[in-house]
Amino acid sequence: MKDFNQFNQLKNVEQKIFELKKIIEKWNQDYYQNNNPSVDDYFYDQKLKELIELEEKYPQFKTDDSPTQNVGGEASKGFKKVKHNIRSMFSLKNAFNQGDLIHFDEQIKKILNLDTYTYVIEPKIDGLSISLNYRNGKLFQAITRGDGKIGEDVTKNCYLFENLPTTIKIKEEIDLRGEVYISIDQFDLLNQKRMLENEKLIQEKKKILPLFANPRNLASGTLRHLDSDIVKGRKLNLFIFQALSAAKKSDYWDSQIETLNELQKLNFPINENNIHLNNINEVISKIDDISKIREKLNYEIDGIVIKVNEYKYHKLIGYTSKFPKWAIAYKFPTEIKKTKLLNIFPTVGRTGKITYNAKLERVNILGTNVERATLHNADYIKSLDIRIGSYVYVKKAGEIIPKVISIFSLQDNEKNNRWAESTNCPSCNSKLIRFEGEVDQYCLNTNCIGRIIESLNHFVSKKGMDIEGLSKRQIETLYNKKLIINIFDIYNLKNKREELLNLERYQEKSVNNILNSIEKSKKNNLNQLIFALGIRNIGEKAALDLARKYQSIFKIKELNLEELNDFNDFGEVRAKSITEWFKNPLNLKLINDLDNLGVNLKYIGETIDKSNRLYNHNILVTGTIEDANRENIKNYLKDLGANYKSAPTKNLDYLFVGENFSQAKVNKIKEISNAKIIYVSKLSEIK
Ligand SMILES: NC(=O)c1ccc[n+]([C@@H]2O[C@H](COP(=O)([O-])OP(=O)(O)OC[C@H]3O[C@@H](n4cnc5c(N)ncnc54)[C@H](O)[C@@H]3O)[C@@H](O)[C@H]2O)c1
Ligand SMILES: [Zn+2]
Repeated sequence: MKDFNQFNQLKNVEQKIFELKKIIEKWNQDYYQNNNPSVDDYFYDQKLKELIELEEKYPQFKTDDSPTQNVGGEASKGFKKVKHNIRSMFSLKNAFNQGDLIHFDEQIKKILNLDTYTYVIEPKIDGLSISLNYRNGKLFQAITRGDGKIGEDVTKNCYLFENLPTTIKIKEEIDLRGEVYISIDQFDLLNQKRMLENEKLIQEKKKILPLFANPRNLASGTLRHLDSDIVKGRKLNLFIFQALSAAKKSDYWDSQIETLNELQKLNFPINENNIHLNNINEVISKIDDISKIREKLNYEIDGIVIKVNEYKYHKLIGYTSKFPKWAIAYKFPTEIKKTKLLNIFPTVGRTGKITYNAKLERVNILGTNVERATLHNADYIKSLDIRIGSYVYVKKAGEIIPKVISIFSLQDNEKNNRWAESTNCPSCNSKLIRFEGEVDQYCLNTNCIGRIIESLNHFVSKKGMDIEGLSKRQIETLYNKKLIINIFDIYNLKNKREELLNLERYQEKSVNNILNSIEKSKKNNLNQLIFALGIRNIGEKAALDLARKYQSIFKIKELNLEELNDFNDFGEVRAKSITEWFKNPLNLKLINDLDNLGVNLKYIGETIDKSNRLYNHNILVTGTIEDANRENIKNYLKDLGANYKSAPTKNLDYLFVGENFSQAKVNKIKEISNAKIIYVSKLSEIK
């Protein structure tokens, strides 16, 4: 009987392992091949962990083809398949907590039997890996990871990277490896463009294009796109973190930190947050710091990679079939909990966009009590069939606001009524509008109190005019008392001193503080003001670019759509937002009023962005540029603080090659200089 039970139990384990493998393989297919994940990474990681644990406990059921033993992904049709000759490309083992990191360190100490090794930590970029083969100092081939042994030849698309030098001083054959990504700004911009295209498609009664789901899948779909024109418009970036020598069949340099430093000197894009540390304790304490800057980065990271710095130890520590044992990926904590959804309520933002929020039965996620989570928009709620009273999964990842990611069970859900979207603004009750093809609903009433309060709050916010002492609550009070109903009133508040002092809880001192910080904000720089005005699609960076280039708000006011469109990287969407904002007479009046009140409307300080990579570098442009003549190019480079060269020189830093170029000339420049060569067609691509 005992034997029989044991037999049955083993049969069940085998069946469970079989099922886990099957579902993970399906998810791999959706994620790697179709760039369209069907589950959240959290569930994927959990199922994989379950499989790893079962295989460890019952090694008799572990097979070589298990997803725990293989790098996910497979070279797809449409691309030439190429073998990774120097070394296979690996995945990384995951660490989910401090304990996992300490265990990782202990294992290494045990294998090496010494503790003279150090670590390098690097942000784990959420993109896809690439291997770049250089021969005779030139980019020869670019290959995706594929299954780790054989990848797809995407060389053609790699010439279109924003920041990849296609030549290198090293003449021997090497592989550089790194992660390809699309910046968050670029991702947002591409989705805004899609929405505009969709508006046209709707008019033409054609099928609309779905929005891109996240930067990682967009980067993967773009790098592996067959149409280079599309790839070019999408703007891929990358970070490099490894260099392998073909002759040595191993790393080119001797340590990770040396590799990163040397590659940086060679002008390759190296992440700015890599750090060399002495031991695992230092690693653990630094992880917190990196988690904190996560939200400020213009690219997504999903963890931190920890690598033993000294390559001489890598050989001793070794590899499994799937990952190196000298590195580990610490994944930022994510937690998903089940709780009851008590209510769904909309809020209106300053642009009029409606966001739906969930009121939840209190639940503790990652150590904080959560009672509210975002539900984004009505489409999101409907597509998941979320209903009031149902149980839902709520996810919290780091500092990010929690969100409802799915319902718990269909049966439980059906007990509750289907949810219907709001038809009227929660603040002003005016009818909500939903442009066809757009997911969001809008309140278009410019006098909507909810919107006004949000815009005033944006105006005084830290990144805006930074007026301390005016909280959202105070703005609400002052609005209700009719002391502030628009931006002008903020600066006029000093004439209402008595009224302020008559308000409950407003004493001499706090009133002085408010009035002083309002006065102080008049001297703010132009970029702060532009951002604070809350013009659609104009974020901090765009505001700064505009202010630097045009110096005064009155100059910006005069710009037409073409001029704005041509300006740097601005793009149609932002250009339209600016011209539309200045078309509104109320906005023009506001600018004049602010001027009369003594608010600074000029840009103060450096006119050149010294962090632009062409700054102070020698540049030659050859071939024709579609939208510029020599004079335009000269002026454009002058604005960037770059040195325009009219003939090849030895110390040339960048060569931009336009259409109809002379190959002989390019070859000559390659011979005499180490200039980075970049192919472009438009002026704005010179950067
Ligand atoms: N949601 C899904 O359906 C689904 C399916 C498959 C995979 N996934 C996700 O992908 C993960 C597994 O994917 P994986 O095997 O590609 O591994 P991974 O993405 O977890 O880690 C390995 C990769 O990290 C990248 N990387 C980024 N920055 C790096 C750095 N500084 N140094 C070294 N490498 C760096 C490299 O490209 C490397 O290949 C899972 O944990 C899961 O989160 C999700
Ligand atoms: Zn409203």
